Amino acid sequence: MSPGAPVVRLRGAGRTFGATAALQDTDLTVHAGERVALLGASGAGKSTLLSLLNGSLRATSGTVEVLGQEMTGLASGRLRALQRRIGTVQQGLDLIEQVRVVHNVNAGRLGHWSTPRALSTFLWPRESSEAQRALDRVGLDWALFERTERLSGGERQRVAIARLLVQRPELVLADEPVSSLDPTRAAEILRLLHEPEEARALVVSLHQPELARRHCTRAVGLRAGRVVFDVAADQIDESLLTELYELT
Ligand SMILES: Nc1ncnc2c1ncn2[C@@H]1O[C@H](COP(=O)(O)OP(=O)(O)OP(=O)(O)O)[C@@H](O)[C@H]1O
Repeated sequence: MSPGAPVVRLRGAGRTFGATAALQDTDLTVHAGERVALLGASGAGKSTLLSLLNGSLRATSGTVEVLGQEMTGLASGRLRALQRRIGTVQQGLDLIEQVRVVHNVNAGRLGHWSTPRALSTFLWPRESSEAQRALDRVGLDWALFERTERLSGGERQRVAIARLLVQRPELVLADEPVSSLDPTRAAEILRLLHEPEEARALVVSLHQPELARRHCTRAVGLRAGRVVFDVAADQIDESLLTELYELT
């Protein structure tokens, strides 16, 4: 996508779970090259918004357009094709614990490979050079053939980022991707999530406003399922944060 093109366009989007309105009447446009931080207290609707954007949840009202396609009502084959262009780092990471790291990293390419190639790679990981390069970039150059379950929480988080790097997505969605990392590693990972040469857009939920200020271009504050501010990241100030996080 060329820089400046809309990657995400939500119009009046909402999602309910029974009587709970997790997200309400949300308008949001994100352009290629933007790095948008989602801020808000626990339960504010950040994960719900990210799930609408990657198609793992459907909106119950309004429209959700991603990479030029309206997601609501998209047939499952077309949705899967669109999801190959979207890289997601979930809070739970979605790694297979019992296999070696190389398999988890290569999972980022599975949507692009034929079934025989994917299966043969799983049985014998010949396709390891790209996985190795991705691991080098996240500081896990030693981990290619380690068993995933032996890694620490922070190391597993970096494996999930390496999987994203081999996928080469046009839109990156990350749900608290640096929650178990030390500050230096967190800064490195946030930099990796927005490789500038690929003009990709990033939407990332963060619990540390300081990281949003430093690594994002824009900050969207959510409170009780509604957008309460949408500002340039360097405009985040104490009064906005107090409004966002104060207990009701
Ligand atoms: N599958 C679900 N079923 C029922 N309620 C849900 C479901 N998913 C989210 N909710 C509710 O929707 C609201 C928003 O949740 P969401 O997970 O989007 O918040 P969040 O801002 O990501 O929180 P956190 O920072 O704790 O991850 C909460 O009240 C939550 O309980």
